[in-house]
Amino acid sequence: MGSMYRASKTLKSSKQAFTVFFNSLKSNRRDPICIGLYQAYGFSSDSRQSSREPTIDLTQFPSEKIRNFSIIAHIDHGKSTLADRLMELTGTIKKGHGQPQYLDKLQVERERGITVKAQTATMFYENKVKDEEASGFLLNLIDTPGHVDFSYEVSRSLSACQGALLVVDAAQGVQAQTVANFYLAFESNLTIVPVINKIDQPTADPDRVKAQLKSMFDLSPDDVLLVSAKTGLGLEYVLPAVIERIPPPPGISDSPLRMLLFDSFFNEYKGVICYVSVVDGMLSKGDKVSFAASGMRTTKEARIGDTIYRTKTTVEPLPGFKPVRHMVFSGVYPADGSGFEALSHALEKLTCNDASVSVAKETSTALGMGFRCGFLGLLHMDVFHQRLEQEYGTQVISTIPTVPYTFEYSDGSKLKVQNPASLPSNPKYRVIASWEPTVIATIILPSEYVGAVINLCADRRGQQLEYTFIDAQRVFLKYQLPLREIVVDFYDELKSVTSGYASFDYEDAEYQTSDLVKLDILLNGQAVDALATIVHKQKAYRVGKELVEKLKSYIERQMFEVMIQASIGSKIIARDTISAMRKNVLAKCYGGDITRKKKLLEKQKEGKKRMKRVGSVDIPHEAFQQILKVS
Ligand SMILES: Nc1nc2c(ncn2[C@@H]2O[C@H](COP(=O)(O)OP(=O)(O)OP(=O)(O)O)[C@@H](O)[C@H]2O)c(=O)[nH]1
Repeated sequence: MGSMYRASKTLKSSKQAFTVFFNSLKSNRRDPICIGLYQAYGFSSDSRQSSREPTIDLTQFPSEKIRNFSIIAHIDHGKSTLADRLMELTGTIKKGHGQPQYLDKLQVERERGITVKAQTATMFYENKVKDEEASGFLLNLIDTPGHVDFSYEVSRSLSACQGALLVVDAAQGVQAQTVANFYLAFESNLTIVPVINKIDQPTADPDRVKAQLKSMFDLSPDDVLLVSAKTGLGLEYVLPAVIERIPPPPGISDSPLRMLLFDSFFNEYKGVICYVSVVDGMLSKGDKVSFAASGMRTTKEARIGDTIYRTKTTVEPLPGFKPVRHMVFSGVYPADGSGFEALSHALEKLTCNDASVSVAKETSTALGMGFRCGFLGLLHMDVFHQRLEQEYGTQVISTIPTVPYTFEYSDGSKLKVQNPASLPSNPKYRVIASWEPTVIATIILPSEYVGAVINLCADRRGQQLEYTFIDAQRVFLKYQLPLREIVVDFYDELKSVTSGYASFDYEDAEYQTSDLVKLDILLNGQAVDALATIVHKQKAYRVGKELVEKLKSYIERQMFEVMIQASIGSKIIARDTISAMRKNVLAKCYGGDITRKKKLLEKQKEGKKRMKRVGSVDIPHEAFQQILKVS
């Protein structure tokens, strides 16, 4: 049995998709666990930290007065803006609070204009049906990310809901993530309320979108709500539809307490804050609870999907979540070498808020001690690095991302490879087979671009599975593609050959055999483990040549000649050299201004900290980042 925690708030109604504070029973615990009632009250930039007392007594809401729902959509179709309007409408946030996309709280979300974390808000709403007396409802809303890399966030959020608003842009119509999110919600047995948004746009064509929703998902045109989250048009019908169409939570209040831990984050002042969904039973202030799967002694053990129950009762644990399948692996190393401990702490805290990242220690001769992390995609990896830097001040160097491969040798042994450096360059036994992961990709695009996209998929070793017309102008394509071919720049290429009009989504599929080789990069004859990569044999020469060229452009001239080579086993397939020269940072510094000279030398010293020395060659931080783009 795990450690016990005591509830500091009362939650009566069952299956509430929000949270309650627990106080750790031992006050001197280093990592207290806090299960926090999140209210979108207060108008601070991060209302989670203000943790104000709710102004309404939650216990007055029986199950039938509660609705738990998510907002799901393709990227940029207006989920966060709609969430803003609903929160304003219910008085949860002030109108014109000055910060659009209120629930996009992370700096990375504001800078990139995308949602990467699902966010929860609780709203109170007085529903008035014709002449009947108004009746109060408690609505728990979860705003979810749109990008394919974050669909794990969506599926977890849906587990705490009974319904979803499926938002579709009135001009763009159904896109790839609309399809993916519809099926996630449908397979979770949620009630789907279709909402066509952005009807204020001059190019809006709601009738065409209604027809698409009917033909693709069998959603009746009569059930579709037409709104503009920007102007507020039609918004008054959204919450009544939520109340009328989405069923109340089905939990049994007098059963033993079971709560599902569906999200968590680390708060500097309170420790780990867990988001729970009360599936069955009732929780009262002062109740003691335990965690089924983990002992919960450290932040690492706030395990998403765990069941929380009343201490000393016996309950069947909830099914939890499907394990995450990591698509991309990359080494993460402290940029200044000395920061391993700091990086370790930052990773622990950040993975508490992003449980979909896997972390394992590894060592590189070039980069020292670091971690091998598994991500759901390249954007996910990028966002994770940015969050490490912005939220924890940790600068990292990441190695070339790789997908997980399997190799079989002539002695019958098999090797699973998440780090190309761990694959022997000159193995004792011959490789007799190798396998790579594939995905099933869905692409929706205007018909005039079909030819270009078919060529692109053929170049990426894709196999066509489906080609259908959604309506007169739009085509739906399905391809099986090697994961490796899509993780780096496929989406950029797709956007460029379709002038930005294609949308793309994928789900993982089985492994397939493939002719793979390890490509080593050598500096003055010494292999740099952090730059090793695994590529398809046909592409090895092209990639090798590009990597050598890229490295040459990033490594500054040194006091001696630097030879850069790319090799497969002992065969060199590309090479170049950087001639010797000492970089004189004072070269442009005419005259004798000593303070300016000192400043320049200081700056050079600072820059050196972010260099990695491989043998005798300094490789700047930026070179590692740029090389990602080639491979
Ligand atoms: N014209 C118009 N623009 C809108 C409307 N709703 C949202 N937008 C704009 O569409 C863009 C995307 O809106 P968001 O709310 O961030 O979309 P999202 O679906 O949350 O995006 P992700 O979280 O990144 O998937 C923003 O520039 C909004 O201002 C609308 O009803 N009309």
